[in-house]
Amino acid sequence: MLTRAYQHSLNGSSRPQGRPLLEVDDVSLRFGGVKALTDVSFTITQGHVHAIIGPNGAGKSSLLNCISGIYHPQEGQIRLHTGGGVQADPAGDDREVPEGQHLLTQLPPHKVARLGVARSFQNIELFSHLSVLENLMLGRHIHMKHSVLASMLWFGPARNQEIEHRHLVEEVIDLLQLQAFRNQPVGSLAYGIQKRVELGRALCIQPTLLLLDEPMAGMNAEEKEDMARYVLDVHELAGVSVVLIEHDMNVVMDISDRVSVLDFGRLIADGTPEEVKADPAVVEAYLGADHSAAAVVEQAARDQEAVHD
Ligand SMILES: Nc1ncnc2c1ncn2[C@@H]1O[C@H](COP(=O)(O)OP(=O)(O)OP(=O)(O)O)[C@@H](O)[C@H]1O
Repeated sequence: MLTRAYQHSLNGSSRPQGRPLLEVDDVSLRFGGVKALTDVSFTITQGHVHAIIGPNGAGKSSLLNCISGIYHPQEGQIRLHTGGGVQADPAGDDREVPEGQHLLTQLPPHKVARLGVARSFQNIELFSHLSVLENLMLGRHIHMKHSVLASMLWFGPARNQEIEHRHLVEEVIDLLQLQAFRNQPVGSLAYGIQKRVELGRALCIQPTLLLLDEPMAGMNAEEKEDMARYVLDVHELAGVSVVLIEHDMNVVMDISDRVSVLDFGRLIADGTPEEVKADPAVVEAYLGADHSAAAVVEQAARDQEAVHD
């Protein structure tokens, strides 16, 4: 659903909308005696914002770590589907990409990243002394044949490569409205802007799938609203599929196409926001069986506001 023309497609997946993109199949992960995930199965669809929610310690980050290759589950499979559609090319050389399937559960993190599974973390992981532009250019390293250092020094053949990558980075700056901060050191920027730069760096990979681990954690209400809008822009304008871990129920219910709920490492619900809100198992996991689903969402919203007051 592209409503703005970009020269480069920031969406690295050529899968047609609505097709399965990532399948989590009977995944179990243990740390010694701790069962972080037990028999978790669900599917992420191309073109969706898919939220993963659950109380503290439910296994959300562990699941994201399994998808990005940081943890390897003892049982089950995670499969990334690629191709089956047309990949746009800025030079007009669009091409059909054949269907493919990759077993992520056997790959190390750098190989998962090479397949375009991009990840932002709970804590900001940027180079604070480098500018916004430099941090975003570092997000391109996965696609660079020449070293980032050679590109930054404007050295020989690295120059043409740098210009091409610069164009794409400028599109990310435009999409996330980072123009005013382009040359500022990241460490000097407000927290909400730094989180936006982190989102931008993940987008510079041209992700097939974008994994966002609590992108609004620690933000005030206004920053959260901004961030939710940018996540929606990444989804609606750039067409990128997003997996989102978020504690703020209002945000989750507002921007997600689908929600999976974990509790004690088990998947207890999976459906549209409306279906999940009405699911008694979700109500019980959050507050106990005596509460209505609407009360759960309202209580969660009040908890969030209290944290920021
Ligand atoms: N590296 C690890 N070693 C041992 N136990 C771990 C490790 N990572 C996670 N766990 C355990 O696995 C369970 C799930 O943790 P996880 O961080 O995935 O939950 P979460 O839903 O992301 O929680 P939160 O919302 O608090 O971030 C917890 O009991 C946690 O202590």
